[in-house]
Amino acid sequence: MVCGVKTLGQFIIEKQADFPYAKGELSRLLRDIAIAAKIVNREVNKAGLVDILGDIGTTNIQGEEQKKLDVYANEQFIAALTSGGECCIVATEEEDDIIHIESPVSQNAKYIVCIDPLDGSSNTDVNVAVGTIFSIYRRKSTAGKASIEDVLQKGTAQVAAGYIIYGSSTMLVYTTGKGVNGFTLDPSIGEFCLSHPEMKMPETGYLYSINEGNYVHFPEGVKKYLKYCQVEDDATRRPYTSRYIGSMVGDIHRNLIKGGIYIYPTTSRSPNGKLRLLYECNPMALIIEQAGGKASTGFDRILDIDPTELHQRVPIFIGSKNMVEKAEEMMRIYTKKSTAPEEKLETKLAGMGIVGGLD
Ligand SMILES: O=P(O)(O)OC[C@H]1O[C@](O)(COP(=O)(O)O)[C@@H](O)[C@@H]1O
Ligand SMILES: [Mg+2]
Ligand SMILES: [Mg+2]
Repeated sequence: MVCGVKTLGQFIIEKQADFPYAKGELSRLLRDIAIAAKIVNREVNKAGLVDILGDIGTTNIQGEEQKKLDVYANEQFIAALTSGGECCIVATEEEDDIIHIESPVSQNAKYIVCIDPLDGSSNTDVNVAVGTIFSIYRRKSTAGKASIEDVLQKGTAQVAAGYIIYGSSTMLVYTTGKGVNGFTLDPSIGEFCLSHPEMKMPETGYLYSINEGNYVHFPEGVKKYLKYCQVEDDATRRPYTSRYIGSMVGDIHRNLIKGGIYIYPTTSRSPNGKLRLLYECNPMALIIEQAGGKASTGFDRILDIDPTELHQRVPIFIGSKNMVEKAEEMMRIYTKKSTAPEEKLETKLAGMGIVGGLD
């Protein structure tokens, strides 16, 4: 190994000193996640060579078609967390209910892991970056079997969060609430090596990422913000550039490095938004805040949301602080904050005498 290269393992052990009472459980948990990430990376990389692309013919709890790689990644992370013995519950996007890790070692384990094993999985068939997103909490209960109550905690309670991006190179980016660090997998030695120390997000960026195909279904505040992004203004370097991969990990990773905003708002068809609070929004929000950015629902801080259910969805505006604040301003002015679902487009059109919607 080249002298001076710091591996993820070395870094984690060094950082344990930031937590004087730490016994090494969190460090081992992060190591377990990194091991599963390498296994998933190997499979993602040879996806075209083996029979692992495409749909598996089943759907997950959210009614989404599962890809073979979704199922594979889910199994690998659960297996690594089970054999590591440092967490008592895994909550995954791919399973209906929480999974109790039943092993003599893990019964007293104090950590909970929430995971999106493969994010952006619709991109696997077309060789576009996908990812894994994870979030770690300390269980609240002090004795007995941990329960769903231990999982449903605010994002502010996260002990650590991170993502792996399987892109043109594979990176693991994580935070334990003391800044954000990124590690690139060196395939020749099979190690994640520190490549992006103390990552900081530009306060203002020039990229906006949103699925504009849903435009007609967006709240008025989002439409007005998009107009703002597209108007010419030399002083603020507008119009901004539009970039959308369709993998939350890929889109946010790019914006973290270059500066930008990622929005997945409510729509008249998905009144709660699409992305999941526990597996996608909370971990990404912690990372982005730790890098100096901001994450909100358009009105409120993501990390302050009290979760009520495992697979809860929320709208998200996340990225460079000044951009998120501008989008929030548009939301405040043009969209009424409401807990009630917005009127569906079909209902509005029916009210105008147009039956069958625009599809
Ligand atoms: O295709 P859409 O509606 O733009 O949605 C894209 C979003 O959905 C997701 O793919 C959902 O993630 P999963 O693949 O884990 O279900 C995000 O990664 C992405 O940002
Ligand atoms: Mg996802
Ligand atoms: Mg997923």
